[in-house]
Amino acid sequence: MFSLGQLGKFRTSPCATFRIFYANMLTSSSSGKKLRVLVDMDGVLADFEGGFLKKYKARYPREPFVELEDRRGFWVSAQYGRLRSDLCEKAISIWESKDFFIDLEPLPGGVEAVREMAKMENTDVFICTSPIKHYKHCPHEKYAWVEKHLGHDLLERVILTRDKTLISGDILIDDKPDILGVEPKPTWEHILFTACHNKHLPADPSQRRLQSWWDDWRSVLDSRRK
Ligand SMILES: Cc1cn([C@H]2C[C@H](OP(=O)(O)O)[C@@H](CO)O2)c(=O)[nH]c1=O
Ligand SMILES: [Mg+2]
Repeated sequence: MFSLGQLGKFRTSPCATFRIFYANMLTSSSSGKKLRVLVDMDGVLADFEGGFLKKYKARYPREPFVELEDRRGFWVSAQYGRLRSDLCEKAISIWESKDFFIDLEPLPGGVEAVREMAKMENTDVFICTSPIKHYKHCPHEKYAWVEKHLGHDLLERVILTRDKTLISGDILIDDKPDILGVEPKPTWEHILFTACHNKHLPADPSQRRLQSWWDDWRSVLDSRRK
């Protein structure tokens, strides 16, 4: 951590100096001063809905589809299944295919926002994303997407989990309206990120929103700083 030569510069004894130094280190790392932000991937950084519709239309050009303005409800396959029962499986076939996740376009401003958060001194940012259970391509492609758009260093900050309630953080920015899991009281405040499927939901005073990455996400972060 520091050399004996450096220790000699201190007026107190090396042992006392080390104790103070170590105590300070413990205090700053355990005081929770750094804000921990969890940023979801699909629907927040990566355009799942746009990527889905493009590939669905290309693969099933004669089948009916749902325009993005008409999307309702988080699960794409549920709405397609209501349109016609066999379309549920056809929808699922799209995101289970190779290259679906890696080909998703970044949503406007998301990559820049995460890069800025990663540079903020008092902030720890993590990408917190759920893989689909058909694991052949998705987990690999989610890592590859982060590397491609956010850079190799951000790979250190990827959390793949099917249960986000288990992950501790101050803020979770996510487009899914209900984030449930085994932990009934997650540590984070869920900030609902507006997407085509959730923008019609009635305003909920207990849930803050980010309308897009042009919205004031910096103030949302600041509001949670201790
Ligand atoms: C099936 C489905 C998945 N997804 C996303 C959410 C999860 O990613 P994320 O946690 O990054 O938002 C992932 C697995 O469910 O795919 C949708 O956004 N809509 C869907 O209809
Ligand atoms: Mg999402």
